Amino acid sequence: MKVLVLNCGSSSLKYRLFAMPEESVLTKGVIEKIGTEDAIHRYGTESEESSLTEPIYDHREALSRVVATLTSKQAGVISSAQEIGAVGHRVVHGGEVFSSSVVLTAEVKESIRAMSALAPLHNPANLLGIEAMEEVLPNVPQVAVFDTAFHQTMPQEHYLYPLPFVLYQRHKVRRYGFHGTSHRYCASRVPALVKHDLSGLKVISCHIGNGVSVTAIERGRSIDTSMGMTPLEGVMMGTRSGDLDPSLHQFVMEREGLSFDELASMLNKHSGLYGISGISGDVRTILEARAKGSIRATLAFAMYEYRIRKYIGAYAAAMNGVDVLLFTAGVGENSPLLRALICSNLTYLGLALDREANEQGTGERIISSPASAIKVCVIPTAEELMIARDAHALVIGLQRDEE
Ligand SMILES: Nc1ncnc2c1ncn2[C@@H]1O[C@H](COP(=O)(O)OP(=O)(O)O)[C@@H](O)[C@H]1O
Ligand SMILES: CC(=O)OP(=O)(O)O
Ligand SMILES: [Mg+2]
Repeated sequence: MKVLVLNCGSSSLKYRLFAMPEESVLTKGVIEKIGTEDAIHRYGTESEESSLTEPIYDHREALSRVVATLTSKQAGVISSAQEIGAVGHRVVHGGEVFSSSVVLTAEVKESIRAMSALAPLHNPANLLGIEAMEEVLPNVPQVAVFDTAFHQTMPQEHYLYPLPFVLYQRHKVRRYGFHGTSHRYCASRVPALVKHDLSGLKVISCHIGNGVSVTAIERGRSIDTSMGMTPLEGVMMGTRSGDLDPSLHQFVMEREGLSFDELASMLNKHSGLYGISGISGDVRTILEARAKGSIRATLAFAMYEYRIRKYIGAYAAAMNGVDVLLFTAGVGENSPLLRALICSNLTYLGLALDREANEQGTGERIISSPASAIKVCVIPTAEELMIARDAHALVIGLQRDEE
C-alpha cells in the first residue's frame, strides 16, 4: 500500500510517499511560502531533487500540486492518485481526547478544531491539510497522528499546573507536551542500540529542532516533558521564549503598549535565539555568527545550551536517575558542539562523551565512551515513518473490519 504522509505548517507543507509495509520512501517534498506568488516546491529523492517556484495561494492548491507531481509523467512515482491507499497527517494538538492515532471522521475533525485555540500556529494548518486532502482524494481513508498522544501517560501530578483546580475541570488547562511522535520513535530505537529492554531504562530524549522539547521516558512511557499546554513552554527555542515568569506579560504589555496578540506573537516568533541574537532563529546562522565573534549570537547559544541542560538535570531528578540520554532533530542530530557543551556539564552523573564518535560519526549511534555511566545516543528522528506506520496499520484494520 502507498501511504502519503503530510505535515502541514502555517506556511509550509512537507510530504513523503511511502511504500508500506516495506517502509521505503518513494518520494518526498516540501512547499514553502504557501499563500504567495513565489511559493517554492522542492521534491524528489535523496539523490535527485527538483525545484519549482510558482504562485500557490492556499493549502488546497498546494495539495493538488503534490498529487499532480506524484502522478506526473516526468517526476511521477505512481500512475494515478488511486494508488494512494491512505493519507497520514501530523496533527499537533489532540488534547486529552486522543492517546493514540485515529482514522479521521467528522467527529475527529471537530475535536481537532476545538483544540485550535491551544495550538494556534499548528492545528488550523493541520485542518486545512486534512480538508484539502478530502477534496483532492475523496475516497482515501485519512489518519491523524497527534504530537500530544505519547505524553498522555504523564501522571496528574506532572501534568497539572498549580492553579485553581476549576481551570482544569472547566477548560482542561493542563500540560500536554508535543513532539510525541518523535520522542516515541527515538525511544523505540533505544533497545537495539544499547542492547537493553526499555522496561528497565530511564531515558531522557532531547528533540532539538525549530521547536525544542525534552522528555523523561520511564519504562517506555513519557512521564514528563518540557512543553506544556502549548508548544511555547519549556526550553528556549529558535524563535520561542520557553519558560518565563508569568508576571512579565502584563509588565511588558503596559511598558511597550502591546496588545495580547502582539505579545503572543513576540513570545512565539521574535524570542528565543532570534530575540537574543537579533540575527536569526536558525542554529546554523547562529553558529556562523558565533564563530565570527558575534557577542549576542554567543550569548544566545550559551542560554540555549544552559536551558536545555537544566531540563536534563530536572528529569534525572524526576526519574531518580538516567540510563540513556538521546539527541534528535535538526540541531540534536547535527550539532556536535551543542552536544559536547551539554555533556561536558553532566559529568556529575558519571557521563563521559567519546569525542570522536560525537564529532565524526553519522546516523544512529552511541557517542558516550564505554566507561560512561550513562549511554549518550544520537538517533535521527523519523516522525513521517511513524505516521506512515500508524496510518497503514489503521487502514489495514478498517479493511479487515469491512470484509
Ligand atoms: N548541520 C547543522 N548544524 C547545526 N544546526 C543544524 C544543522 N542542520 C540543521 N540544523 C538546524 O536544525 C534546525 C531545524 O530543525 P528541524 O528538526 O528540521 O526543524 P523543524 O522540523 O521544526 O522545521 C534549524 O535551527 C537548523 O539550523
Ligand atoms: C509542536 C512543535 O513545536 O512543532 P515544531 O517543532 O514542528 O514547530
Ligand atoms: Mg520538526
